[in-house]
Amino acid sequence: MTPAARLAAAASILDSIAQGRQPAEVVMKAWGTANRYAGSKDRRAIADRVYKVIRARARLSWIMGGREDGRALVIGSLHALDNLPLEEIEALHSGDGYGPRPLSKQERSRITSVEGELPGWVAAGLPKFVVEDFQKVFGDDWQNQAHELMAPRAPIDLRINSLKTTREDVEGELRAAELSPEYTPWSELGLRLAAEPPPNIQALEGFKTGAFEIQDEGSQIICALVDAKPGTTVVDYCAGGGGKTLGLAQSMQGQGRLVASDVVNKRLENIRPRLERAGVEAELVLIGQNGGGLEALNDAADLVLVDAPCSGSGTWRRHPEDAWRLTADEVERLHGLQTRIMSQAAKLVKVGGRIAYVTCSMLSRENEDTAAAFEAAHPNFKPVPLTEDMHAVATLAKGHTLRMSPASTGTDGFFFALYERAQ
Ligand SMILES: C[S@@+](CC[C@H](N)C(=O)[O-])C[C@H]1O[C@@H](n2cnc3c(N)ncnc32)[C@H](O)[C@@H]1O
Repeated sequence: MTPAARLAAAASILDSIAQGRQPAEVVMKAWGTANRYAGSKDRRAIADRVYKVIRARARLSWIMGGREDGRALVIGSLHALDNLPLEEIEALHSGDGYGPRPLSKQERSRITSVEGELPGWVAAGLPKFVVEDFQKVFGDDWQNQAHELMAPRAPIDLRINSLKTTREDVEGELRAAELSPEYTPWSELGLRLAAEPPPNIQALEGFKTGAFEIQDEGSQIICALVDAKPGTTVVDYCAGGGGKTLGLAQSMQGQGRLVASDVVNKRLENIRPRLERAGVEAELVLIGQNGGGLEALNDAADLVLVDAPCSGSGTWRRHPEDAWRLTADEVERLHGLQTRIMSQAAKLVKVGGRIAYVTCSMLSRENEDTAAAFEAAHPNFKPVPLTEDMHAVATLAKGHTLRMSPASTGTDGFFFALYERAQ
């Protein structure tokens, strides 16, 4: 493909991403399958352009006079990110072959006029309502938080299965496969790999035999903080794909009762092979939207983990396209859902038992506000202060709550709050 044809392809992929809900990666794969003539170098160059544009979308749209279509964003990126002079951008837009059509007068004038000072949210590359929240939550550190959240090439973390192996053994296996793992700074079970070149984790023997799983260090820390004890009754209320279920099972060392529930059966089914690989067990229970299906466990659980459905804004460094799909209304809806789920899940906790509230969100409406709503409605649940003897990360806690983020812990963004039922 010519460089110009690659630009045209990137523009059309950006339009498809904007119009749908699928991850950028999936849209790009589908494009590759439908356009077999594109070689691996072409696909790589197109993907680089697409991600570059997505991460700088706010600024590029601003430069292009508010236009959000793929063509305008690509033109903006050649000007503002690649610093190409006008003649080169025009040469790439000659309209020949499969390249994009020539620049319009308006497009030309957008990239030749002075950029001027960008509003904070444009420079940060995040929606305005998100930046307003960041300013409130992080104060002077908000730009650093925003920058790290949208920075490319997030590492790949592995959680080793301490029931089967040691971190040193897995490290050896990874080095033998010519990878360069590092120990994660917070989690004793974690190994970190660079995102580039992408390691083929699933092909490794240790993955197939359950010696390790892919899991962000933030999730590993959460599993350590809740400290599921062997011999107890534990409910992973929003189990999803089971990442945390596996972590909890590992802490429980095969002793006690572990229940993983979710409202989506397909997600629960995906946990089964993961449990088998890891050599651990859990009861999988499909529940209704109102929590129906777990009544037998009312007042019975020592620990309930609520890893609530959320905006996923803590993972935007991995899925920057999602930043532009989120609306303030959706965040409001999620806050309501999270508050309801917490009330349902709290019924399962026995007196003296604990409930943990977790999101992978960076937004206060889904984090502190939901925690506050739970506290107001459930005065019999007392906040449990997070202390260093629970985990070193507690130095960053505010009382019973903890925020993690790419900027502060080098993990994805997470919120954690812990409560104990007093009566
Ligand atoms: C953040 S994901 C869980 C991720 C999972 N714990 C992990 O570590 O891989 C949230 C999950 O909550 C589930 N969910 C949505 N509404 C729910 C409800 N009313 N009750 C319980 N789970 C719900 C979703 O299906 C989704 O799987």
